[in-house]
Amino acid sequence: TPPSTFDVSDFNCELQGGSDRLSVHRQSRSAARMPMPGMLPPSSALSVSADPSSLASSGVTPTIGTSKPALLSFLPDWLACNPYFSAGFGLVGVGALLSLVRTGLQSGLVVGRRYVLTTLEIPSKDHSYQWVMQWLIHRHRQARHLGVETTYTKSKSGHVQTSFAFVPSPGLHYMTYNGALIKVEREREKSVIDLNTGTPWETLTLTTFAPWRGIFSELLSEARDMALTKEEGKTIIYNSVGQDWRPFGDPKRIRPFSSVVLAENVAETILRDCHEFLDSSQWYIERGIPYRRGYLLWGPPGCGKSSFVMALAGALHYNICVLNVSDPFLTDDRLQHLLATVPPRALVLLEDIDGAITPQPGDLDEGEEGDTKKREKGGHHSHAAALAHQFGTRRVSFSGLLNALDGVAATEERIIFMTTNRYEVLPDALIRPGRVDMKVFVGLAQPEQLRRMYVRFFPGHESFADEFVRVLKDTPLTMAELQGFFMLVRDDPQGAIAYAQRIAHPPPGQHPATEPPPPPPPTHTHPHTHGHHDHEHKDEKTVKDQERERERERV
Ligand SMILES: Nc1ncnc2c1ncn2[C@@H]1O[C@H](COP(=O)(O)OP(=O)(O)OP(=O)(O)O)[C@@H](O)[C@H]1O
Repeated sequence: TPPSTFDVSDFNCELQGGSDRLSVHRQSRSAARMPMPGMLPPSSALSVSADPSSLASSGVTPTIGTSKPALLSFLPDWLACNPYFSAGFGLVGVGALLSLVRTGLQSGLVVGRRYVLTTLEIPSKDHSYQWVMQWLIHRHRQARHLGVETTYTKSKSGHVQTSFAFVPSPGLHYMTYNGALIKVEREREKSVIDLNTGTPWETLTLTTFAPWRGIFSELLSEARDMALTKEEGKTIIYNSVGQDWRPFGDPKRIRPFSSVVLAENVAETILRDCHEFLDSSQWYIERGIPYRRGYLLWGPPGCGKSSFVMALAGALHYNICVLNVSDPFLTDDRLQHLLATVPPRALVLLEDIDGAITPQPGDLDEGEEGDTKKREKGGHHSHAAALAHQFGTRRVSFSGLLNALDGVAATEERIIFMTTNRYEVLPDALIRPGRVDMKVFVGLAQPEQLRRMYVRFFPGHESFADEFVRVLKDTPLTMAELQGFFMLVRDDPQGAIAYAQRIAHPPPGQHPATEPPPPPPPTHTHPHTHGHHDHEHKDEKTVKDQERERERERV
């Protein structure tokens, strides 16, 4: 007689053969009993047809958890057949499987990205960063998230000019270029800033599909060409900011070479020498000579030293890196670093080179005997020295300057122009060949320069030039003064001669430079004969005269 209840653990059920047979084995008896509908033979082992309908008709319902899944076959039966345990095991299995799938997908994505996508990373330190940013401003006009970059310039006269450029803001942007889809990601470091400029580090990351990877070269070339076209016909002036060279303002229009009037043949000789130097790199390399050229321009202030270097750079299609050696914040290390990292195709202009010869606090204590006498003459740089002292900086030392000029870290292929108003204080070590290969005196206006300046300002009035030269040839004038003079009389070639007379022979007690200008040259109007029309013309002249008056006052 079958019991009305039996213990589930008494039976071990398993599917056999082609899954159409279920065998049930009796294992043991235990205390826990549960009601069991239907009949089961009390034998220790029996076979039941697995046909569900026959099972149903026989009253046996196969219960999940009562069989030992093949997966759990390594476990003891009592554990494997425990429904709670096997259910938990199932959940863990499903979880593990899902996490496996996820990891698989992730690694698949990484591998996929590697093979399917191409990424270009441009850090803000790289030269092309600014090019690409400018290019983005120009090309990616449909960007929705924008940042603004404002250019603000204030001229000496107080005139303010501003312009706004909208740049893609930090974040994600999508754009198309030549049919390729590009993801642009502009990332800004929150915790790292560039100590030189105080701006955060940034990275531009461009991503596109691998088959379009060639698009990056096209994009970079286009960005570069765009930037260079903007600079074409211009001279970029670099200033030092921290350890870096930074363009100072917008590129400047090239100064015509002929606009700087030096003594006869001086300018042409220097230009020829530069060309020769630039054409003979191989010659230098073959002989193991450092490929550098140094020039020293010396003379009184306002005679055209800096202007000449500017014009020369234009003639050579070079840019200029300007450094003032007297800068109280320029240290030996900075100078050395800056000279070692001069941008390509740039002349270096070291202004007031005598600034490095000026004694500094402690210099004389260090027992540098050599050029002490010459260095003591450097009194007029005491202001810079005081500033340096105040801020605890130590300005460029003489040995620091020599090291930077030709120490081991000095770069190859370099043209350096040095200027000074005080040639006599320069130590011989500084101006020896190798550091200075050509010394040029740029002095006060010579008769020849007076003539050329006159003709430049009054083309077509060459006949007056001789007279002008005769009047002024014995008057010491700097070219800057001469330029100021011509600006005052620019419309009046003859008036210029009359004015020159007054400069050459000033009334007693009056210095030419402080002399008030002569009355404006007579206007060629005849009010009585020209009527109303001329009245307007006269008004025009009056305005012009007023302008000229103002300009004279300014000068
Ligand atoms: N030889 C020149 N020909 C034409 N213009 C000149 C000449 N010399 C000076 N000038 C004019 O005078 C001004 C000052 O010139 P610049 O700064 O080049 O002189 P500098 O000799 O370098 O003076 P400093 O020694 O003070 O630096 C400029 O505006 C420049 O145009």
